[in-house]
Amino acid sequence: MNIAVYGWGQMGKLLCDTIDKSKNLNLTGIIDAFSSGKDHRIVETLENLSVVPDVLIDFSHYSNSEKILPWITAHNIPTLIATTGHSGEELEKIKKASQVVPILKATNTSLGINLITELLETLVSSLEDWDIELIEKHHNKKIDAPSGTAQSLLTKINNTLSSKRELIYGREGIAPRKKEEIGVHVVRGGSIVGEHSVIFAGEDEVIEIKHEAHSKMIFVNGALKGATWLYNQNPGFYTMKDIFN
Ligand SMILES: NC(=O)C1=CN([C@@H]2O[C@H](COP(=O)(O)OP(=O)(O)OC[C@H]3O[C@@H](n4cnc5c(N)ncnc54)[C@H](OP(=O)(O)O)[C@@H]3O)[C@@H](O)[C@H]2O)C=CC1
Ligand SMILES: O=C(O)C1=N[C@H](C(=O)O)C[C@H](O)C1
Repeated sequence: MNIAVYGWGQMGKLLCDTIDKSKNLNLTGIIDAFSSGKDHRIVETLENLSVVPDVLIDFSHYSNSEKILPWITAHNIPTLIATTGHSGEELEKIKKASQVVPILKATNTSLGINLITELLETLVSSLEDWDIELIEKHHNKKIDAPSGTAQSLLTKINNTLSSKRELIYGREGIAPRKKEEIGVHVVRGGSIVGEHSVIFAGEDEVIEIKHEAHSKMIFVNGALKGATWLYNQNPGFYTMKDIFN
């Protein structure tokens, strides 16, 4: 399978190295406007690719979706969008494009996070009246907050609750906690790969569901699994749930 990778940052480089080491996958192009000359396969724009790939994987910057969507729909290229930070409006555009081309939109490609997401449905249904708080921690180079994963977990929680709760980002000052809220807390520092905790606090008991990423390889492995799966799909909007289930 021929793959092109958009973005040659921390994730993009690791993904490219992994594809290069694979027997079945072939890296035919890298798109990064800021890294020309650093690898002979890097081109500045999608239009400059010498080989049209079977699949595109995007680990660049959310703003590039604007350039990616017209190109993948014109060339019918199944695409994994793994970037985070999209606005609601940008997500709608991605969904619209998925009517004509298969798109896998994944805020987190690791197996563990995707298992937790499913587990949350059971926990939230059984603990409707407990307080819920979310904490996420990432490295100091991450630009978006809360993380895409945190937002996906919060959406899952709110969609499972019988009535949606308000998201309160951090707390300061004097105000009692309301029942109808979910506290969301963001930590940025050092080289933390990624941690997500959902805390359910009841009367005299607490359940904490925590996922720790210890290496970015978990995202690379999940992304390649997802991209391989996506290659054979019909147009549609897919998530990692479709791959891991
Ligand atoms: N779905 C998942 O499982 C995961 C998703 N991610 C997401 O993937 C994305 C990339 O992560 P990561 O590799 O750590 O980030 P990096 O900042 O290391 O890499 C981003 C890459 O995109 C390039 N880029 C292209 N256009 C832009 C632009 N307009 N502004 C800034 N950079 C641009 C950067 O260029 P330059 O090097 O010149 O800055 C860089 O090569 C993020 O959105 C992150 O949240 C990350 C890990 C897992
Ligand atoms: O930027 C990162 O590093 C990560 N981003 C994704 C997110 O925003 O959830 C996934 C992972 O947590 C690492």
